[in-house]
Amino acid sequence: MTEVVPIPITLLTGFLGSGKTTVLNTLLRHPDFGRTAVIVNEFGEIGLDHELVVSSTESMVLLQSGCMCCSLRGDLLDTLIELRNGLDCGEFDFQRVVIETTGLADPAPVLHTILTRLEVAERFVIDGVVTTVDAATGIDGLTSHEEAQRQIGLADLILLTKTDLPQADEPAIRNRIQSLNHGVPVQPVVNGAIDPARLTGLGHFDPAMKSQAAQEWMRQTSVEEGSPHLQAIRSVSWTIDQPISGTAFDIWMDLLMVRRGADLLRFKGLIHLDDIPYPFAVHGVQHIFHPPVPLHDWHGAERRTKFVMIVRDFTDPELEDLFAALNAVPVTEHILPSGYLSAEVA
Ligand SMILES: Nc1nc2c(ncn2[C@@H]2O[C@H](COP(=O)(O)OP(=O)(O)OP(=O)(O)O)[C@@H](O)[C@H]2O)c(=O)[nH]1
Repeated sequence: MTEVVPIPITLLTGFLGSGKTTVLNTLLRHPDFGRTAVIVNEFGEIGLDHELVVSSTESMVLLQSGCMCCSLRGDLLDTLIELRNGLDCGEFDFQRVVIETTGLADPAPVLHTILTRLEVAERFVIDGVVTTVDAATGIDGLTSHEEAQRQIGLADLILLTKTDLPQADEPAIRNRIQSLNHGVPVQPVVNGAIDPARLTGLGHFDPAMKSQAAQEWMRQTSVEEGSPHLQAIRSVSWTIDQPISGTAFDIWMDLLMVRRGADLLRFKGLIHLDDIPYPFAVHGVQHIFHPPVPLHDWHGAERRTKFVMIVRDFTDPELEDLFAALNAVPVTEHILPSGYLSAEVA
């Protein structure tokens, strides 16, 4: 009888905007990381990650919406069973699985599902929890969000991202990481540049090797359905049917940052401008907005601008006003070379 080798699962987690998809895209482009099944979980009503994850032909990307660690835990189980069945009957061919959680996910219930559900545990094994930590947004986010602490506390490997940015305070963030998960290896990664070999063979995830606090999170998870997220945090998804003006978007973005930058936990958008045939991927993480990325290879006929924001303590009227303000700014020429999107356009 041939022995069935368990399929390694890498759980890729990390707080909002910390660089998970950037790392994943590097991995999927690498020949050593072929034949990978990727499960991407998105927080937000309109999915954008499938447009931003660049998969190789050998890999397959499956998407789940909602939050994996609470209501849709059953979906993760179903997806893994579907993968197992597909592999057994020859419909699918893959040799590893990567699960990218949302930035707000508590990894404990996800790990619990994989470790304890027999249908999954007999065919899959967790080959490590890899957590991206943003060195530039500072330690405030880590202090105020328990999910971020759990992501670090349960990690087998930390990828310290954005150390290239001037806001990065590497020593402070390293200290904080060690206080949450003593001895965890920390690997700096700039713009996802990492050797895939660093992420594989991390050894089976073993809760007993983690801190007392981490073991307690895993224990709590076995009796409850994960920790509920703060009610004050929610995601807002907007779609604008016609392409928008880069200048208008710049002005709107400036206003938003000045007024509520600290509570804009994440901004992720696919922005179509009125005189550019391809869209831009725009990422913001709290007070840091990354340079827009032109998607020159865009083939879609779709010209709708879509974005998702994860916000804290925004009221409904405030959100309505914001949306109205974006729509109200007249379409103008792209004449502001110093602006955010306009600079890219110029
Ligand atoms: N300067 C710099 N930017 C980075 C680095 N890593 C990621 N980014 C940028 O950070 C932004 C967010 O990166 P993503 O990979 O989408 O982050 P994420 O963790 O997948 O985001 P969510 O899934 O929405 O939580 C993007 O604009 C990336 O280009 C880095 O090391 N340096």
